[in-house]
Amino acid sequence: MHIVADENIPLLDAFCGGLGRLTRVDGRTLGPGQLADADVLLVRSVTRVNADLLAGTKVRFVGTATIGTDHVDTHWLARQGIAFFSAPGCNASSVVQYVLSVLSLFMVRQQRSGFDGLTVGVIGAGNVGGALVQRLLDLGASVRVSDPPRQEQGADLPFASLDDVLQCDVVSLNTPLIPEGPHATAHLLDAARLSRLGAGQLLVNSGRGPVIDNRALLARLQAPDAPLVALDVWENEPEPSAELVDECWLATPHIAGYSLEGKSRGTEMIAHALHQWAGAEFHARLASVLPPPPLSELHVTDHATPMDALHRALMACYDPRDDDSRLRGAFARGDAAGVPRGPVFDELRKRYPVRREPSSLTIAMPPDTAVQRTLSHCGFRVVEASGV
Ligand SMILES: NC(=O)c1ccc[n+]([C@@H]2O[C@H](COP(=O)([O-])OP(=O)(O)OC[C@H]3O[C@@H](n4cnc5c(N)ncnc54)[C@H](O)[C@@H]3O)[C@@H](O)[C@H]2O)c1
Ligand SMILES: O=C(O)[C@H](O)[C@H](O)COP(=O)(O)O
Repeated sequence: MHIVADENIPLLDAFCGGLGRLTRVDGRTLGPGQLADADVLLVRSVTRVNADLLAGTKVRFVGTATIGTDHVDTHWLARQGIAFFSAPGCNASSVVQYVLSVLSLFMVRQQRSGFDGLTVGVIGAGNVGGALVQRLLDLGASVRVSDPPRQEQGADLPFASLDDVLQCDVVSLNTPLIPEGPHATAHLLDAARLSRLGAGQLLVNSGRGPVIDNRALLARLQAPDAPLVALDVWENEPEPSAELVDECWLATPHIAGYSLEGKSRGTEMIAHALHQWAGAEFHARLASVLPPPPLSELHVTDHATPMDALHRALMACYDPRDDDSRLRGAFARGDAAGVPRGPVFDELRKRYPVRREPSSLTIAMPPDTAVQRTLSHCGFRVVEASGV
């Protein structure tokens, strides 16, 4: 079996080494010529998988090690009888970690001492948004959800109209990109909806860039009383609008799902599906393949409030300002050297530093149920240690 795979899929040798010949390619520039004798194609989100890429090849299995599938023409694959697998939920906890870290920075900026009275609107409550809603409810925030498909299915969530959700202190977008149909999300936040957001609010997009009309967002951010905006995903990736990057509070290069666990889980899920499809036994397990976390212990003193402790723990694990500075610094250096922004954006993603999820951080602290509860709600492991 000849497997052609994006070079940015981690741990593929560990998971698929025994299945056949493995050829690694640049997923962004992959063309049909590189698939001439491929049986299997494994991608991430930067490869458009459609008739233009696959017609005339003998590829029979396509896997994407990502949650999003908007880069894949699944209808065409189905019509050709080509098996297709994605990795639902693989990096959901990483995206939740990103949103909670952004939210925590916002709360510090607003000098809020806790979640009481904070309203958070979540648009799209699937694997990512659903987990985010649960965390926020556990933390004591007031949550409103817009997810018409799940509402129609009768899910038990605090549903509200999109207009009500847009009035929340914080609005988090976690929908797929759906170009058309009754629940289309392309430009869901258009100029009219963006005009309802104002000063004191925070808008976070870690779903897909085109869910917000980026030109309309830029115009909104250049007008008075603009909200704060944190964008991880952009229209026209890998070349987001330079002006929009400048206007954003936090700008990151589509890395919300880039924890080591999240990316590796994506590989494990498609490798598992590929083994099943090929009738081969699957032995590798993520826990045995991942290195032990470099970050092991944080000490919380008995003076810390739950909010202080949570902020420290979140920042120790993942601080989005680091990714924001890396993006702005790399763009500035690239602009000065005449390097186009697309390769700079892709390079930041390719060379992304190792980032671990909250479950990898053990927090040693004196007995304090309120602080412990808060940290545990966010996935941290808490151990009691006297005299910290
Ligand atoms: N930034 C990143 O690194 C990153 C990482 C992972 C996923 N994502 C993106 O986040 C998206 C969501 O991930 P997920 O795991 O929660 O997906 P999911 O499929 O589990 O959930 C998506 C939810 O969106 C809802 N939805 C669909 N149309 C809607 C609409 N018009 N309005 C409101 N809600 C709507 C669905 O009903 C569903 O509950 C992915 O499709 C992907 O595009 C981004
Ligand atoms: O959909 C997803 O899973 C994420 O957007 C994913 O993290 C994208 O990363 P990429 O495939 O572009 O490396």
